Amino acid sequence: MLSPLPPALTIVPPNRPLVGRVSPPGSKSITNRALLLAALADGTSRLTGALKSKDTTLMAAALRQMGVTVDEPDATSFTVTSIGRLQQPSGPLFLGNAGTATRFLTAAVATVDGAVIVDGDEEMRLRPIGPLVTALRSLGIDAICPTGCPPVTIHGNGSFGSGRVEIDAGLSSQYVSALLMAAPLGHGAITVALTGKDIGARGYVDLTLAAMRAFGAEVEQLDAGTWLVQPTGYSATDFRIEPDASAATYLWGIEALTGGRIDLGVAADAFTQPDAAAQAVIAQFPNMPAIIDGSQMQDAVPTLAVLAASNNRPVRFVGIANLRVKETDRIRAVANELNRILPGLGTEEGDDLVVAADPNLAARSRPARIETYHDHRIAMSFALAGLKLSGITILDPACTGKTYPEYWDMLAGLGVELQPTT
Ligand SMILES: O=C(O)C1=C[C@@H](OP(=O)(O)O)[C@@H](O)[C@H](O)C1
Ligand SMILES: C=C(OP(=O)(O)O)C(=O)O
Repeated sequence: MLSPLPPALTIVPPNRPLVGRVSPPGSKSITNRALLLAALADGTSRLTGALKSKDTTLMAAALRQMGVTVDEPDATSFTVTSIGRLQQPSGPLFLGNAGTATRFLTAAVATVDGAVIVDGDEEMRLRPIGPLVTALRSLGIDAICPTGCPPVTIHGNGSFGSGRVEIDAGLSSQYVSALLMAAPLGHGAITVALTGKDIGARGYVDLTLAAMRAFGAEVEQLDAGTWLVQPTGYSATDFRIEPDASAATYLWGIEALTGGRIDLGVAADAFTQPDAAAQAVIAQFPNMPAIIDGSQMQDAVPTLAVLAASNNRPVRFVGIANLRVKETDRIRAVANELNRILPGLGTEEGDDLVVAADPNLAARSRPARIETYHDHRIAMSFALAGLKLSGITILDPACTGKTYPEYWDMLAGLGVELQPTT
């Protein structure tokens, strides 16, 4: 166990196929949905297979601040007991850089009777939430965010309103999920309708619908961009959370890069999360396609981009504009860090990322200290580069704790030597 993690870790290329059994942690997306829905349900819900990480810990802490009992009977379970409503917290909710927790709670706290401040860290204060706040205001909810980003102050009156709410989800599908999950607490039926045509990865809305239905909601998709939600509230239930598909992309990446074999205990087509689609692309390595549309598997793009650096042909990533408003500007971050490995390897072209592949990269790459920008996915994806290239050092390895606290233990467990450095 690498604890505490040093300021930096240098990865020693194993020069052999990595083989083993690794269960990815529980899904961040589904855990944070289930925690919220359990908190909005009257009674006790048992969540198993859950992720315990920074993002889910922040969500659980915020729910506790609002009177919900969240127990942790073991390393992968939460037991949530609620009266079916959130109560006014005594201070602001601090949600770090957890996009799901911040967006989902911004809508859900509109059902609190009283004022709630939703805030996050420095990076979260740069991630747009204006469209969601505008949508809440159109439902008659008093919500303000002077900068268009957190903090948001919401003065709820105990209900979520009724009628039709329109949302531009071009920057984040999480706005839609947030409105949908709060909608069963309305005093009448609520129609949620998309205004723009873009919505990031639609698969996340499907995850939301599935979780809502599991907790007893009645929600109907009227067309590609309209959903009708009945004011049923939620019922407590026992809920099993599947493993995290975005975390799985690193395991599939390890297999592809080292020619190894990792038993994840779950088949790629058994996942319901959008990033599972990356497996079919990774399986083509080193002959990945020249153009990869990342729009429906956004969190997998850093993984795919690091693999692309050793592909047989250059790869252009398209459909990824909203990677600029994730934990960091991931288009810029990936290009910058690829260029540390070999100048010219990553280029931003508008909102596309072009990776100039080099199948002989190992012979030409430079030792590089990879800046991770407090972004777990930059750290985890560039660690894959270190399996093939000499002298890759990942700065601030602890940032993987956002969604995958055991990431480095997992690599060490597969036999990868990690050298602590400063
Ligand atoms: O709904 C979700 O669980 C998520 C939606 C995606 O974000 P956007 O909708 O902001 O693109 C994804 O990047 C994030 O990691 C999780
Ligand atoms: C974008 C991500 O997270 P979030 O939006 O939930 O902060 C992610 O996990 O890659």
